Amino acid sequence: ASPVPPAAAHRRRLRPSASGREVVSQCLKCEINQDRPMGALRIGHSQGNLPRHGSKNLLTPAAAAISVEQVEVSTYLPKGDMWSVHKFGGTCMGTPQRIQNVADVVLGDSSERKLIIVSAMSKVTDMMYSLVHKAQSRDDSYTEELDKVFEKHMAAAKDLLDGENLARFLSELHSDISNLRAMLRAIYIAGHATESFSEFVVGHGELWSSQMLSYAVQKSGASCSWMDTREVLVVKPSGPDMVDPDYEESEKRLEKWFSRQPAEIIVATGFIASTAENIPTTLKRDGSDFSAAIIGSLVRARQVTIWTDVDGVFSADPRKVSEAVILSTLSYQEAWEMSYFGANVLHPRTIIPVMKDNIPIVIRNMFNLSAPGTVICKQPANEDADLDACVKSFATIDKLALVNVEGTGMAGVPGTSSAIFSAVKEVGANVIMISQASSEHSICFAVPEKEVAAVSAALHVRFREALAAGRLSKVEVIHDCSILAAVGLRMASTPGVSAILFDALAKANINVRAIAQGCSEYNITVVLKQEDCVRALRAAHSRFFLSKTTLAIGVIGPGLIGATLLNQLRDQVAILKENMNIDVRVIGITGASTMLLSETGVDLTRWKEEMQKEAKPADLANFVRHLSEDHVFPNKVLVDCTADTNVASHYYDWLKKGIHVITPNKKANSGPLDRYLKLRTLQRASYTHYFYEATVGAGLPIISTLRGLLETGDKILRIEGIFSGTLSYIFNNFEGTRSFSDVVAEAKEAGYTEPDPRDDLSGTDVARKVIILARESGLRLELSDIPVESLVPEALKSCSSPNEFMQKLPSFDQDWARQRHEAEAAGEVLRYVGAVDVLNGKGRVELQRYKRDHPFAQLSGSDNIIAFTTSRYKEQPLIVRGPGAGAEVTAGGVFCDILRLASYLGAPS
Ligand SMILES: NC(=O)c1ccc[n+]([C@@H]2O[C@H](COP(=O)([O-])OP(=O)(O)OC[C@H]3O[C@@H](n4cnc5c(N)ncnc54)[C@H](O)[C@@H]3O)[C@@H](O)[C@H]2O)c1
Ligand SMILES: N[C@@H](CCO)C(=O)O
Ligand code: NA
Repeated sequence: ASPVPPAAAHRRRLRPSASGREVVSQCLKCEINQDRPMGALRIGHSQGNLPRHGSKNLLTPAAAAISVEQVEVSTYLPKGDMWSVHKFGGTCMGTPQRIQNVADVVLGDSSERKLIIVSAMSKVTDMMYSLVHKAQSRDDSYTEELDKVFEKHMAAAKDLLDGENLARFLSELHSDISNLRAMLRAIYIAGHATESFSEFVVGHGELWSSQMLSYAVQKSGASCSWMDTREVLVVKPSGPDMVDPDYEESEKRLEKWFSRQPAEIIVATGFIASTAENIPTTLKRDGSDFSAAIIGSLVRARQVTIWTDVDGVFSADPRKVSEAVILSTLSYQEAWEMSYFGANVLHPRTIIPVMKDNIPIVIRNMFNLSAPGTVICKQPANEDADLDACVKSFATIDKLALVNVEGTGMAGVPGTSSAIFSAVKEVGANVIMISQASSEHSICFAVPEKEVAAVSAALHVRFREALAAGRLSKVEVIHDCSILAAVGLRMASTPGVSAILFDALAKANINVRAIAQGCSEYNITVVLKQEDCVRALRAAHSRFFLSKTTLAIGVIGPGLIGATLLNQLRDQVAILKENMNIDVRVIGITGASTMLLSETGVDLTRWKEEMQKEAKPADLANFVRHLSEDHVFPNKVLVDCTADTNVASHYYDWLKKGIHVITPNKKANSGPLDRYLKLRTLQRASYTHYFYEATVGAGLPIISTLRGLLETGDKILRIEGIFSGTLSYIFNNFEGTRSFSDVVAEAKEAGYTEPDPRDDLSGTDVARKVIILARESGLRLELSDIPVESLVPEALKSCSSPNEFMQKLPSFDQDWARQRHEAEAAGEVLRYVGAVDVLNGKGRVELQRYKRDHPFAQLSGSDNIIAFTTSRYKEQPLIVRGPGAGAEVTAGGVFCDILRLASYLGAPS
């Protein structure tokens, strides 16, 4: 058995429970609470004339009353997990409807006991301060302003409450207002308000808002009482505009208060408190958060929830970093560090009361109840040991200057830094960071820009002799600096974090002027030029926070396929991010004449409008630079949706720059052989990817099938098929009902043809596909090595535009009708086919006739059919068949390549 602790340390409180049927015993030291049926109470440890640990006592309410003589007598305030504390800020209490929403949230919390702290309705505290200000400066418009305050609350109450509660509230409001009127009148006459007068006045906003809320909660029938925290919270001034809570006295008063009104829900005023002498005062800045934290600690609450109008604490200022994310957890220290850097987190002193009892604070959005918010607690548990997760947030401070004091006379001379900083102190400057190298030849520190002139002057005076004698070589000021700070508790125990940070800064070409890291390692601070600051912030933030499969995409050629792709992306990006952690950002779109550039990603729901509104003259070199010089996104991709040979000629350079290339454009792979080989050699030697599935059979898996066969060691013997969606469509539909030229126009209309339909009819497009597959299979062929039977009449080859060609085509309809007839008479159909004879190293493209029962004769629409005959697929070829042209399927094939890239880069499958 454990030794029994000294008597004095253990006190027990006994009292009949609320129902009167049980007796409750609590050991004040061990905080053991017991609610037990009468007659079988096992009391916690105690000593002296009290029962010892574990001994049985027969207790009745009467016995409990008797034992009051034996133990410390106290009214009973339960403490611990049954309590949940909520604080609602001014915006949450802004309108009657919002106050009702607050009441609903309170009632929706299933905790056994709830303590609700509220701020004044939004703007009211400012109005109250202005009343005091006006009265003491003898501006008698304070009376009208007081009327406005009255009307605002009366209107809100009438909206929210009814019956007796409304009447009660209004009568209290009336009496408060008339008291205030008298007090303000006194201030007006005196032309002066003492601090306690003005504190008394300004605290009324909380009195009214909390009363309204408490009545609104009561409306539902819940047991709820209202607490004026001036009766409970006792504070003492601890500095200008600062107070310290007196926990012991406050706890006593809270217990006393509770014994009188032990409701399950208590709605209390935030912000206000009183001194030990019972003079009303306030908790000053961020007072209501502080109230909630103090009360949370007094009742040892399970949790304190601070309700506000943001989803939680961001990883960086979202106005500067659009990729900033809401942090799910933060340690107390991290929250501290971040609030120092002006992040909109809790005031550090708010954290102190709850920290000692490890009570978590949760920041939640009243206007987005589905957001889980940010939990601020001890060391957040169950975080993976991911290096990147060590840094919780980034913050910056602008408008700083760096002061550098340098000279050999500093090394090994005690007192130099003391002399420097006492000079700084004399001019009242605030030192924001300090850094000194261990050689001691220089010491540098950052101060606000507006204070640096005075600091520099003071240092020159202080070190005049040392400077003259050369012991100090200079006191130098570097203007226009900023601080970038990385905050994270686990940086301390994780090697490599600073390496990642500095690597990100180096890649963004940012020069670091000074560095500081405290031994606590909660924070790494770097000083840089202010002009680099946002870029540095974004580069560092993205390095730690962006998914590794974030793709920054530049789309070239928003024509039929490009536009369709952009629309498919628009509909799918959110889903990809949610389900696969793939973050796709289109950061540029360029057509032939204009281009649109974006830092963070074009809004794909309105890319066309943006393209019209924001676009600049197109310039491919600048477009590519925009992508390659971005330092935020880890992966860059150019998607070429043109049919342009010139665009295709740049792939080599882009891949060399580390930009991945994805395209449905056949020009690169079917262009000059030496260029093609050079491109593929580069690609194979690098980790930059080049995908072009849509160049053959559009979205059909032709290239990937062929690769799969080759890479697993199969031998390709022959590839043959119908490779042109356009020509497939034309011959599938040229059945004697419409003229040849009409069917061609239909194919163009349906989006199957190349921008110039002659590329299809001439067989060139099919020849390109044959070449692409031949080269993929290892043949070294040029386009000119492929004999092609052109369907473009000799006379139309010289037409200057696709339109002219389409206009003249009907004059050849007769010829086509005759050919079709002849085939039909023989029980055959016309089909335009391409073939790669791998064994003999040859390819061909020609118009052929097939029997009606041949698989090639069975196609419909724009179907392609491709048959691979290989050593493994010898008896029966492997056949891929389906629509091989058209906007949706082609763009889908390009999209597929984008996702293939993401999975190569490590996206989950
Ligand atoms: N249509 C299909 O079914 C299909 C199937 C597979 C592959 N493809 C290929 O897709 C590509 C696009 O075809 P499309 O039908 O969308 O053509 P399109 O003419 O509708 O679109 C091409 C776009 O690229 C733009 N462009 C041309 N040169 C440019 C340059 N240098 N810089 C920037 N923009 C430029 C044009 O202005 C146009 O907007 C072609 O290479 C084609 O072979 C199309
Ligand atoms: N014009 C091409 C588009 C697909 O590359 C065709 O008809 O097949
Ligand atoms: Na394909």
